[in-house]
Amino acid sequence: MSKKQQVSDDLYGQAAGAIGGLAVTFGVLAAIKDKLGLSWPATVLLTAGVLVALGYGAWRLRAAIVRMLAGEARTGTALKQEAPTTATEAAEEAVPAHPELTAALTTAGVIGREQVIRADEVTITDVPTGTLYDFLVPKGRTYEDVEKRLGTVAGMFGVTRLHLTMERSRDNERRVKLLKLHEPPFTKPFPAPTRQEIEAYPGVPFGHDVTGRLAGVPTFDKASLLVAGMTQMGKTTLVNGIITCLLIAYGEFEMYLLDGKFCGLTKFEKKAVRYESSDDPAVFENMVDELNARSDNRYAKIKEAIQKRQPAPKFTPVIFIVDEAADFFAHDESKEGKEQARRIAEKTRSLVAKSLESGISSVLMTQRPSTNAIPVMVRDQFLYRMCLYVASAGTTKVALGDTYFETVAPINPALLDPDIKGQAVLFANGRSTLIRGFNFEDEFIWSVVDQAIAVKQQEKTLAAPPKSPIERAIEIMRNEGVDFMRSVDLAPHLGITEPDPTECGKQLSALLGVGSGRTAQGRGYKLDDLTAAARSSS
Ligand SMILES: Nc1ncnc2c1ncn2[C@@H]1O[C@H](COP(=O)(O)OP(=O)(O)OP(=O)(O)O)[C@@H](O)[C@H]1O
Repeated sequence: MSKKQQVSDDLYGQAAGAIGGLAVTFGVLAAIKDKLGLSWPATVLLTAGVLVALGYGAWRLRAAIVRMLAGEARTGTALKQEAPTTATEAAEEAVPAHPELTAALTTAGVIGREQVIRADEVTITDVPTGTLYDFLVPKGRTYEDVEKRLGTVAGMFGVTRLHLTMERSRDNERRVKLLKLHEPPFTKPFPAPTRQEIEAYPGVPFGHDVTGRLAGVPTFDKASLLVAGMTQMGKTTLVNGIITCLLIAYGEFEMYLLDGKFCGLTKFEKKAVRYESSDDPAVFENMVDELNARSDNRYAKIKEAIQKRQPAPKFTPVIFIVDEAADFFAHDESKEGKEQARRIAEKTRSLVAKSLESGISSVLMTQRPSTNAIPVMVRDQFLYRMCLYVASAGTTKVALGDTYFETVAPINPALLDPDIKGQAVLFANGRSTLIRGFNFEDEFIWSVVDQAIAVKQQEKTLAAPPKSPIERAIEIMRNEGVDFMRSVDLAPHLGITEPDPTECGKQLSALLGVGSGRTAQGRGYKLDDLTAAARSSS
């Protein structure tokens, strides 16, 4: 249908409706006029008045209904809006902030001004050494926010950094376990651990932490340790404790000891593969040379295994321990002295740097942690560092590294009480722990050394591999009680029956893998040379 036609149909419809409406209206008015007996104008006016009044009444009624409905809706919305505010307030009222922790952590800048430590997420326990705070930092924060500002937090608690230790939790990054000591650390000594306690420790314990638990490093494998501290602060005692624990916890290892203080490490002489008591740099250099040769030998074996696609060879760990190392890097300002010091520093750096693969670890101690005592190129190679009491923060940096105070929660060793001996800051794997070294009874150390030797003997007897010619030569010379033996005298012991001395010497040297030396007694072998050669081949 067209639009035009629809419009004309609509007009017809509306006109018909209007005529119908007029006819009905006229009919209704005529009926009213007839019923009431009024004139036509009065009937029209009365009807119009009644209709207007009815319309007004209907409008009033509709408005009242609309108002009523709108009123109900508004009340509902208002209630809905108010409800959450009231609920939040109720929750906040029900869970108040922990005042002490919130104030301390806000002022220390650990949490924001608008944040709180919820009291229902705080547990405070009294332990024998202090007060333990176990709490959750607000959402969006982690324990690291506290750790980074531990010194400031300690200040807020009215104690020093030394009084505070913190632990992270395995269950939640937001959980912080903070221990505030009642007294300065180690005010009361802890008893030295028993053999069983050391055996049960997962790693090598170096001492007690401030709560009396054993603290140390997870492994000494592929690691090196630098121990610095001023004289009489307990370095030697601490390292004697560490060696004792190594003997108990570490299983089989070879020990090279250089006692720069002459008697600091003597208790372990019997167990050492090589023990020297000297402050002569040449002795130090000689030991470093021997160890570097062993290291090179081990590297060669590793390389060979890789080339042959064999599993990496296993080496017996070697630990080189030097008490008072600084003297060996010092020089007398002469040209030769300076050259020797430079050479020794480079060889030591190389030895420490290679410990990772060669399994030869070094422990260097120094009582002179001054700028040039241990060359920086040597110091920087140490994975573990320890610093006992030193007089200044500057000296701490010499021992622990130039950037030590920028690490997480550093502890300043200059703040340690120098009267409580053996305290040290252990800096390992980027974290600092305050410990106190063990002060074992002599009898305990002797028994540990004896037992380690006995176990070694037993193992040797049980699984004695056939001796190499060089080992047999060493044994022969030791049994004879001589430091030197002529080739012609040694050869028959090793089954060489060649009568011609030159040929005999050649065969012997080929068998041993070492050349002979000429001495006043004739051509032959020194026990020391054979021992060094035997060591460097293992
Ligand atoms: N953990 C400890 N507990 C109790 N006493 C200790 C402890 N450590 C060391 N001492 C005591 O402190 C004194 C000094 O110790 P030690 O000889 O080990 O220090 P040092 O730093 O090696 O000294 P130096 O470098 O002068 O030889 C010793 O009398 C020792 O008994």
